[in-house]
Formats: sequence, structure tokens, C-alpha cells
Amino acid sequence: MAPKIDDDFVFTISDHDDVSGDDLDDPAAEALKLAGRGKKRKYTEDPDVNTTAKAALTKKSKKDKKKAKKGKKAEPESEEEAEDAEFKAGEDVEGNDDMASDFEFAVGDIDTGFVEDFDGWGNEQAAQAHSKNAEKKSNAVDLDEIIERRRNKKVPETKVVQDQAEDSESDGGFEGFRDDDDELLAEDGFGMGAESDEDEDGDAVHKDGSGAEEGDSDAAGQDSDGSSDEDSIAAPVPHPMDLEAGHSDEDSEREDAVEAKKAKDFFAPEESAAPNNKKKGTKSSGTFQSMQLSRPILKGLAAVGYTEPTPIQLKTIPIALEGKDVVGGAVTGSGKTAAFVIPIIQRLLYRGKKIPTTRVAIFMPTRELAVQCFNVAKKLAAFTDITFALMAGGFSSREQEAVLKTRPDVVIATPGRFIDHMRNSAAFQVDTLEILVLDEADRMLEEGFESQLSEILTAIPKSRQTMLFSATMTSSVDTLIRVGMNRPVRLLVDAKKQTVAGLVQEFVRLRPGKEDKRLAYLLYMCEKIYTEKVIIFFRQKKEAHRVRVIFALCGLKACELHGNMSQEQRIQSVEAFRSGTSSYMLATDVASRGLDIKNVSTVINYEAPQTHEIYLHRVGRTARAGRTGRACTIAAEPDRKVVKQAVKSARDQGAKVVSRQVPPEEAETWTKKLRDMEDEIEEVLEEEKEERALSITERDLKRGENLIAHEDEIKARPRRTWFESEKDKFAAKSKGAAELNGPLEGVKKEKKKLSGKDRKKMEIRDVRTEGKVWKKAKGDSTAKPPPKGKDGKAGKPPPPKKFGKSSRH
Ligand SMILES: Nc1ncnc2c1ncn2[C@@H]1O[C@H](COP(=O)(O)OP(=O)(O)OP(=O)(O)O)[C@@H](O)[C@H]1O
Repeated sequence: MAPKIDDDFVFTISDHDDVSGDDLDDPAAEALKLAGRGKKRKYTEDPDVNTTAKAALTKKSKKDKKKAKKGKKAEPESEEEAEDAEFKAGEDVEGNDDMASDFEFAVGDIDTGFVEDFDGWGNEQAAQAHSKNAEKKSNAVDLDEIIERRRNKKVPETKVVQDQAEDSESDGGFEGFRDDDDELLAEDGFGMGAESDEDEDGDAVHKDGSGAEEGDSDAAGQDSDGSSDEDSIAAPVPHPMDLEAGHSDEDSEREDAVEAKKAKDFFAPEESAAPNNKKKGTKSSGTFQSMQLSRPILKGLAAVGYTEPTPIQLKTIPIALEGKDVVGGAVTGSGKTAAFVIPIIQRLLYRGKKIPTTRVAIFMPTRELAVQCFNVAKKLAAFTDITFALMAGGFSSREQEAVLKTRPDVVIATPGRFIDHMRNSAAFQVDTLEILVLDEADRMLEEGFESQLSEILTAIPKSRQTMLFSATMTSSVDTLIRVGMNRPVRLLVDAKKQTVAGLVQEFVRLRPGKEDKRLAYLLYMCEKIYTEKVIIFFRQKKEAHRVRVIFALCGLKACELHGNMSQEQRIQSVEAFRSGTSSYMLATDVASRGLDIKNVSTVINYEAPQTHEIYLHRVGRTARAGRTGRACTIAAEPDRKVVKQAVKSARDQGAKVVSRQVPPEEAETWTKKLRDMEDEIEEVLEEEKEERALSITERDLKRGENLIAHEDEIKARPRRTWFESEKDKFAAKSKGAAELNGPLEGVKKEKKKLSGKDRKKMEIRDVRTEGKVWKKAKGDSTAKPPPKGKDGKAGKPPPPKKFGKSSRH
């Protein structure tokens, strides 16, 4: 795989990066090239592309930074520093990734031991490590600093904005959340009467499928600089259900019957799966104590405050303890992580200890989730001798390699980094794996991860135990078969209740013609109603960033979380939000799954997500673990279908659904404020862009210097191999995003065959050009270099691998 850094992102409609498409064969040469073109990049860099200057600047003092700005060379202060920066430069070059490729964390930075306030992140040390100072150091461009500087410079102009904010507060006063704001929704989910003229119009528009795909600009990798108000309008998109036009009820009934037959053959019946458990009767089997868990585990559970198992834990643990394959589904925040971690720990207590062996691999789709799971697992196993390793992108490969040498019992990984180690870390053998877990499994089985999973599944033993979990677990047998499971037991808890009981779902309707009020609505709600622990989801990174600027100008404390940020920035953001330093987290769907932050009071969908599944994951960030919470979706006409689905499913389970009205005068006030702020917003964005370009130039310069100084050493290093080229990865991401977000504009409404062009694209993706492979044990088929051609260059690559279909099926 090409850059090691973003191989494992959850790609949203907005997470397509600008990729060069170049496979970098020679890191040193490429770095020198980069250094040489530093100046050019200054003008070509997208401002939204992350602040990659961190690597060179990480170890630099602020003084150095200023010097560099004046055009002076920034000398490393010590040999160690030079070596460190040089090493990072080398890593960066391999990745060639302007999206945060150049900063790596030591695992120790986030492996924070034990904290009192357990929230899955275990991040007290992280908080220290990423104190304000550290934040300044790592953020090449500090948005708050820019705004502060501007404030100091232009006191009178800023005062206008502040005065207006004060006015609005005194006008309306702080209302907080009032129940009388709510009114029960009508069937269409908009609370306005399903039969009104406007609704009919709206439907007509939707049925026509008219409307441009504005929101998809990122998906096409065209995240242009020119933000406009229009960008904030949710892009009308054809709903995936529309695309299945032509499917009659009869067809789907037939399909259901076929699927039911397949399921009957594929899954083991749940009742017979855990006979021991059944015999015990419900009362005694309702506790952790009755599950025959060992004392160290019970102590671990007590330490984290888990007194009673949640329903999914109650169902899963006894079956998983028997070594059976499991497909588990339960609503968000219902404790799925512990449901697979507890039986793993219990089983490992009885492992042979003479030869340390890596026996378990747990896969997560994002780095944050890998970190989160790592911390939960360590906490639960605190009273055992079981060892864990975190192998997520964005952290130091070398540190991970060192940990792998100790053969940790459990490896918690993102697939991309796992493959990287499979190929390049001599110490890492995967043929000893006995248990495989895919968390957020439906996502992991989507196309973006297909080729990665394929490679992993062909390399690990077929005789393993396999467990799959997700809140929106697919039950498509055809999909599950690809994982090579052995008569899995399907454990669904509250499968029909797709959201938790404590969640109130709220919808704000953007009537036709008022779409440009979206941001005004958001600001009104954030200033007056939802003021603490609010996650706001955006479809586009660019929009999330722009709104962050606006929030900062309005004095609302916000942080961002999306794929344009380095790993360090992402962790800082989550920490700032968790600790309350930031009241609002402006995120893309990179944060929609799994993230477990305590006491998130509200999730706001700035634009409705494009599928019901994504809606469920997003709103699942609040009302977790039996708590209450609100989800508020600003929805326009094109979102009608997703809103309808959400309302229907909420009603079916008797959950509260309300409609919120934004007072027109408030919307007007904010619209005017935003209009007045327009110039300033653009200026801040421009200033930020300039600072970023400067930082990138500095970094490239520094990289070039380091490479010249350490050229021999760098060239002497063995070359790493990557799973996919940038192009391959981009193609896979596009497919993943299409799967996640629904098809793009122009996709025909009926299921279509692959065009020649599409087929070619897929072939290109599958036929990967691999570099030289090194350091791998004999007999490892994945490590064989491609045969050389006549000219001595790498010859035809091996044929693409298929999913590891088990012979058991
Ligand atoms: N038995 C338990 N008792 C009390 N709290 C628990 C228990 N099990 C899990 N929790 C808490 O519930 C919260 C949600 O757990 P977890 O993150 O595993 O949910 P999830 O089902 O994986 O959610 P998602 O679908 O969003 O990934 C966590 O804060 C966790 O600490």
C-alpha cells in the first residue's frame, strides 16, 4: 500500500484526498525532489490539506519558526534532533502524503495507563502530552491564533461582530432547551403536514431525481478553494432506494426467501449454540459471575465499573467462550467492545506461555477506534498478564515493530498498518492467529477495505475463531461468506430498535427556497440551545473547516475532526472535546462510528446523512450506555427519504421524535451577521492558507537539508513494500465512498453491468505493482517479489488474490 498514513481512514463523501498517483520507489530521491519544488507547492497546496509542516517543525522551537519565516536556515539543535527530523522526513517521503503523513506518535503517547474517568480513551497522559504547548508545536497553523491576531489588529471591526452577538443574546435571552419548542412530527418527518403543497412539490423534485451533486465535490477529489454559501446547502442526491427502481415486491419477496434459505444453511441456530448457558436459566446467567469468568477478569470489570452485562454481552460471551464464530449486532453504545474483548481475555488466560505467541487480531476501520479498543482491552485485562499491541496508522511503525518482536498476545489494528507489518516486520508472523475480530464489520466488508481484508484473510489460518460486530450488521450471507466463517451464530439484540431508548430525535426543516439559512439555523441552535458537548456532522471537510472559522469568529469554542488532519491533531481534537475545552466538535463521518465519548449531549446533522445506516451511527454518539441525548437533523427536501426512514424506525420503537422550529427573526439575524462576516471569513481562510504554504515550504526545505546530510544512510535502508499504490488506493476509496454514501450523480437508476471502463479500473486496482519485498520468512507467499522482466525491472505482478473463502463452505 502506498502511503502508510491514510490507508485506514473511514472515507466519507468528503474524504477523498488529492493524490499524486505516483508510486514512490526511491524515498530519498523523491524527498530531494520535494525539497526542490517546495516553492512551487507554496502556491499549489490546498488550504484544506492538512498542516503537514509538523514533522519538520515538531522539534523546533518557536524561535526557530520565526527565524525560518525570515528566510534563515533552521539548524537542528542537536544530533539527536537532526536524526529524528531526518527519520521523519524519510518516513514522510515514503508516504508522500500531504494529509498528515509526516508525524508519527510513539504508541506510548496514547497508551496512557489507567485513568479514573474511564471513557474508552484512557487519555490523561495524552492530555498532558498534548497540552496547549504541544498543540502549538504540532499545529503548523493555529486558526485561533490567526483570529486572535486579527482581533488585536482590527479592534473596531471585530467589535461590531461582538456587539451583534451581545445584542442577539439580550434580544432573545438564553432560553436553553425548552420542551415547548417541540411538536410531534407528522408522518413525513417534517412536522408540517404531509399533504401540504410544498411537500408535494418537494416530493416531485425528489422523484424527478433532479438536483446537482454539489456535496460530492470532495468525492471527486475536487475540493476547490472557493467556498461559497452555496456549498453549505446539502447536495440533493438520489437515494440508494431510488436506484433500485424496477424492483417489484414480488422480486424482493423471492429474494427474501432465497436469502432466508441461505441464512438457514449459513448460520448455526442460536439456541443450540450455547447449551450450557441455556441450562442455567435466565436469572443466574444474567451476571458476569455466572459466566464462569476468571477472577482477574471480574476484577477488571469491577475496576471499569461494569457491574451487569449488557444484553449483547450476555448473549455473546458464553458463545464466544466456546470458540464459536459469531456475527453480532446491537444498537450503538450497547457495549459490543467488551462483548468480544471479555471472552478473548478469558480464552487467553489458558494459553500456553512457554513461547510468546500472537494469537488474536482485532481490526478497526479507523485509528481512533483502534486506540479506543486498545485502551478498553488493556483496562479490562489489567489484572492479567495478557499483552496487547496497537498497530494503527499514524503512529510510529518502528515502535510498533519493536513491540511486535515481543509477540504480544493481542494485536489491535487498522488493516492497512497490519498489512504493512505483515509484509515488512520480520518479527510478525500471522500464521499463529487463533481469533479474528472485525469491529464495525459492515464497514470493513465494504469495498474500500475489500482488498486489504482479502490479503489478510488469505494469510491467516482458516481454523481460527471469527467474530464480526456492528450496530448496523449486514446479514447478507454472500457478504459474510467472504470472511470465511464456520457456521457462525447470529446474535442480534434489539435489532429492530435501531436507536437507543434514551435518544430524542429532532428535525429542523429547511423549506424549499430557504436552504441558504442552514448555517443561520445551526448558529442559532448552537448559541441558544445546544451549548455543551455537541458533535456536528458535515458531509464535507471543507465545510466543517469553514464553519470552524465562523464559530471561532463568533466566540464559540469548537474543534474539528476529519481526514485532513494529522493523527496528532485528531487526538488533540477528541481530547479538547472530551475535556470540555471545546464545546463543539465539527466532524465528518470519520467520527460517526464507534467513537465513545462520555456525556455527548447532542449530535447535530448539519446535513442529513445519505443513508439510514450512517444516520444511526452518527446519532449513536450520544445517549450511550443507558444515558440520554438528543439528535438534531437539519433537513431539506432532498433529505426527505432519510428523514422518513429515521422517523419510521423511531416510531416503530416508540422513541420520541420532535420537530424544532427556528424563529424567523433569529434566522434573519444570523443571516445578516453571516453576511457581514463574509469578508472576514475569507480573509481568515486566506491568511491560514498563506501560513500553511509557508510551513510546507519550511518543511520541504528542512527535509531536503536532512536528506543531503544523511543521504548515504537513507539510501542504505531496506525498502518497505506497500500494499497498494496511491492510484489503487484512490480507486478503492472511491468505491468505498460510493458504497458508504450512495452512488454519485449520473449513476443509472437500475442495477447496471460493469462498463468496460469500470472493469478496467478494477483490473488496474487489482493488478498491483509491488516493489521489492524484503525481510520475510521463506515460504511466505505474500512476500515473494514479482518476477523480473527482461530489462531487470519488476515484471508482471502476481494475479489478484480473492477473498479467503474457507473450504468449509
Ligand atoms: N456492562 C457494562 N456496564 C456499564 N457500562 C458498559 C458496559 N459495557 C460497556 N459499557 C460502556 O458503554 C459504552 C459503550 O460501549 P461500546 O463503545 O463498547 O459500545 P458499542 O456497542 O461498541 O457502540 P458503537 O456501536 O457506537 O461502536 C462505553 O462507554 C462502555 O464503557
